[in-house]
Amino acid sequence: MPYKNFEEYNIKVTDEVKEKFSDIITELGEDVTREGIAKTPERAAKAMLFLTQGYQQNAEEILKSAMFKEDYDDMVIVKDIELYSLCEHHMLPFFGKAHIAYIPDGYIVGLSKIPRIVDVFARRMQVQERLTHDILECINKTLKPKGVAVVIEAAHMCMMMRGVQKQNSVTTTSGFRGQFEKNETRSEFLRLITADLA
Ligand SMILES: Nc1nc2c(ncn2[C@@H]2O[C@H](COP(=O)(O)OP(=O)(O)OP(=O)(O)O)[C@@H](O)[C@H]2O)c(=O)[nH]1
Ligand SMILES: [Zn+2]
Repeated sequence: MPYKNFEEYNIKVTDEVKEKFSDIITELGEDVTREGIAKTPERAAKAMLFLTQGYQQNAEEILKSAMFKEDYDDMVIVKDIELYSLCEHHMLPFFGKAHIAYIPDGYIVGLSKIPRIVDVFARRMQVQERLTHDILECINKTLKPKGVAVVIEAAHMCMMMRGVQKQNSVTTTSGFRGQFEKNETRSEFLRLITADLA
């Protein structure tokens, strides 16, 4: 539930989550009064609030805050955007890279806003598929470009540290709207994100 006042949210929720972490750590068999651990419930609460701060942020507003009229109608690509999210099934991290492109239709967006909205949607409990679509739909709805494409490659700690214990598998998800639904445009995007241009 988004709070109107972020400071108020921060203090109240950190306090509540801290108490719950204290119980969890005790249940798991640790002595929560031990010197090295005494402040851990508070640290863990602050870390979890940081990792889920996307619930308090509005990606559409972030994009709208830096849209500029411009007659550029070729592809704009921001690739290799690192992301860290939490899988909604185990609350363990999944992390990797997002590659995002759009074809403007009268408006371009401030470049930094693209990684910013990746973070807004990544800093929540997610599945990689929904994260991909959240980013795609937000850009499509807000910027109304001629086309938008999102590819995410990620490794899931819940498949590495536990469960199936596969260390090298990478999951790729993608979404394409508008002109990227055409084979030629999609292929150019995929070629450019795999090309070593730097
Ligand atoms: N589709 C999808 N699945 C995910 C994602 N993150 C984690 N999962 C999967 O969610 C599934 C949850 O399955 P369950 O059988 O309910 O949970 P589990 O018993 O812990 O499963 P294992 O991980 O196979 O041990 C697992 O297959 C995870 O690999 C994601 O981003 N997308
Ligand atoms: Zn998981």
